[in-house]
Formats: sequence, C-alpha cells, structure tokens
Amino acid sequence: MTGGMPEVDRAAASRAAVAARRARAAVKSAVAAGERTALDVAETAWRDPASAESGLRVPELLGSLRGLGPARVAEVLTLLGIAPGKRVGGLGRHQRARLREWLRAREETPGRGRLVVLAGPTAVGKGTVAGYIRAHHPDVLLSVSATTRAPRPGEVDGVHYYFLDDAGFDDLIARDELLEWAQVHSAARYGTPRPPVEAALASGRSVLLEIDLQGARQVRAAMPDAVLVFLLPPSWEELVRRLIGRGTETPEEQARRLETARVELAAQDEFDELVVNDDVSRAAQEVVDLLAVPSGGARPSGRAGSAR
Ligand SMILES: Nc1nc2c(ncn2[C@@H]2O[C@H](COP(=O)(O)OP(=O)(O)O)[C@@H](O)[C@H]2O)c(=O)[nH]1
Ligand SMILES: Nc1ncnc2c1ncn2[C@@H]1O[C@H](COP(=O)(O)OP(=O)(O)O)[C@@H](O)[C@H]1O
Repeated sequence: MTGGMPEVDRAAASRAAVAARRARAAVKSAVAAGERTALDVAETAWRDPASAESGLRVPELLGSLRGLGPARVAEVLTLLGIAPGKRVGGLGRHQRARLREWLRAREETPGRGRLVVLAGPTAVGKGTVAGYIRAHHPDVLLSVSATTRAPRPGEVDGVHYYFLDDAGFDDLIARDELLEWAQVHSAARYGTPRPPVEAALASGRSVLLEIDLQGARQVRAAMPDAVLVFLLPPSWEELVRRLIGRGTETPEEQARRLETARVELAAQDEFDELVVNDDVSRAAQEVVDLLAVPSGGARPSGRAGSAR
C-alpha cells in the first residue's frame, strides 16, 4: 500500500482530531470542576478504547486533580511505573491496577482531614496569612511548633510555640514525636509535634503547618498526601519592603534572611501550589480552598490559577 489519504479523508481526519482534542479537554475540565472523579474517567477509558477518556494522557488526568502540580505528577508517575507519554487507554494490566488503587486510595480518604504546608521566603506574610486563617477558620488546626528559640515579649508557651531548651528538643526527636524539624536561619531549631497533627487528621480536621523549606521537604517525604503551598510576594521589592517594614530584625539579620529568601524562591517549583500574597484575605482564601477535603479528589483552583 502506498500513497497518502485522499484529500476528503484527510480533511475528515483532521476534523476528527480537533473533535477528539476538544472532548479530552472537556473530560479534564469535568475532573478539575469536581463533576467527575478521575477514577470514573479511568474506568470509562478502560471500558471503551474509542472514548475521549481513553485518549487522555495519564499526566493530564493526574494534573486535573487538586493539589497535584507538575512535580507531584512526575513523582506519582514514577511511583506507579508509568511513562509520561502514556495514554490512559494504553496502560497495561498492572499499570491499570496500580493507577486504580492509587486513585481509589485518594478518593477513599474523605473522612481524613487534609494536611497543607505553607512555606515561603522570610517576610512574605506566612505568619499573617496563617493568623488570618486561625481567626476566620477555627475548624482548621494551625499546628503549634516546638522551638529552642527564646520567647519574644508577648509570646505565650503553647500558643505561639512550645518553648523548649536543647535537652527538651533532643528528647522529642529521640521519642520520634516530631513529624519534621529543622534548624532555621542557622539559629534555633523548630519542629512540628506529630501527635496533634495525626489526631486532627484522623478525626477529619484539616491541618495547616507554617514551616520552612527544609521542613516542607520532610513532610512531603513523610506524608505524600500533604499539599505543599508556596507563598510568593507580588515582587522582590515588596518582599524587601515587608521585611524592613516589620522592623523585627537588625540590618545584618535582614541581609542574611534575604540571602536565604533568594535560595527559597528558587525552590518554588517543588511545590504543588503557588499563591501570591498580594491581599491577605484573598491569599488566605486560596489556602483555605486547598484545606477543604475534596469530594472525589477534584481541585477547585489549579496551579494555573495561582500567578507564577
Ligand atoms: N521546619 C520548621 N520550620 C518552622 C517551624 N515553625 C516555624 N518554622 C519556621 O521558622 C521560621 C521562624 O523564624 P522567625 O522568622 O524567627 O519567626 P517566628 O515565626 O516569629 O519565630 C520561619 O521560617 C518558619 O516558617 C517548624 O515547626 N518546623
Ligand atoms: N498581603 C500583604 N500586604 C502588605 N503587607 C503584608 C501582607 N502580608 C503580610 N504583610 C506584612 O509583611 C510583614 C511580614 O509578614 P509576616 O507575616 O511576619 O511574614 P513571615 O511570617 O512570612 O516572615 C509584616 O509586617 C506584615 O504585616
């Protein structure tokens, strides 16, 4: 057999390709909007090889899920042993079984709360946004960290931090009672007590951790379901203004923190969601939306919705 398709067939084929692409986009939007579950899409693909669902690539399907940015999608693909170019309908039997099990596990944990990590450079407003959420959403547990730094005037033990000496902090580590911990700004140690977080999640309450980059990485490793949010300043100049405006650090300390901030900003791609803190209540609302336990694993706003 030689020669291409006749003109009319080629035109028809190209119309069909456009229609198929539109149909796949509609499937993705339905998952992103929570109208369909990803598991339902996959099952449809496997029942009907000619369906739009079947033609969807696996990363597109996963990327429509809430809290799954490109970095997390790549991790999940590796975990499931699925190449990035694979279409849902083209998966082998074992790959289908692994994807089905993974999607089912995601959908079957609505009784559990969601763990969201809020990180970002110094003075971007992590404390301010977390404080806003504490005040307006008492249903969310804002984890209280343990630290070896001295209390500042007005700080209350057990409210702002659990203030410990080095021996007390060592003891928590030895008893494996910290979900993560890190030495921050080369000064004090900070860590997240594990028991309150696990109890809250098990009871269906969502938990917000406001921790540094090293801690965020540890949480990702320990709790792969956690959603990692990176808070961004509207601009570098505004970040510098906020740090100086806060007036809680000496000029030398400010310079040191800005150095760290540059390194931290470079790590933003490791995060699932980017939220720009231009307006506190709006940024807080974006974080709260991510804390809401998904019904069926769909995400209300994606990475594309947060400015990059
Ligand atoms: N890894 C980790 N970092 C934390 C924890 N608690 C606070 N941090 C981080 O430690 C830093 C706090 O230092 P600082 O800016 O002096 O402000 P503070 O929040 O008033 O102590 C921030 O970067 C926090 O995100 C924690 O439990 N674990
Ligand atoms: N959206 C915002 N617009 C203007 N200023 C802000 C905003 N968010 C926080 N700030 C201010 O920026 C400074 C740093 O905020 P803070 O919450 O202490 O940062 P972080 O906890 O990230 O170090 C504070 O003076 C705070 O009032």
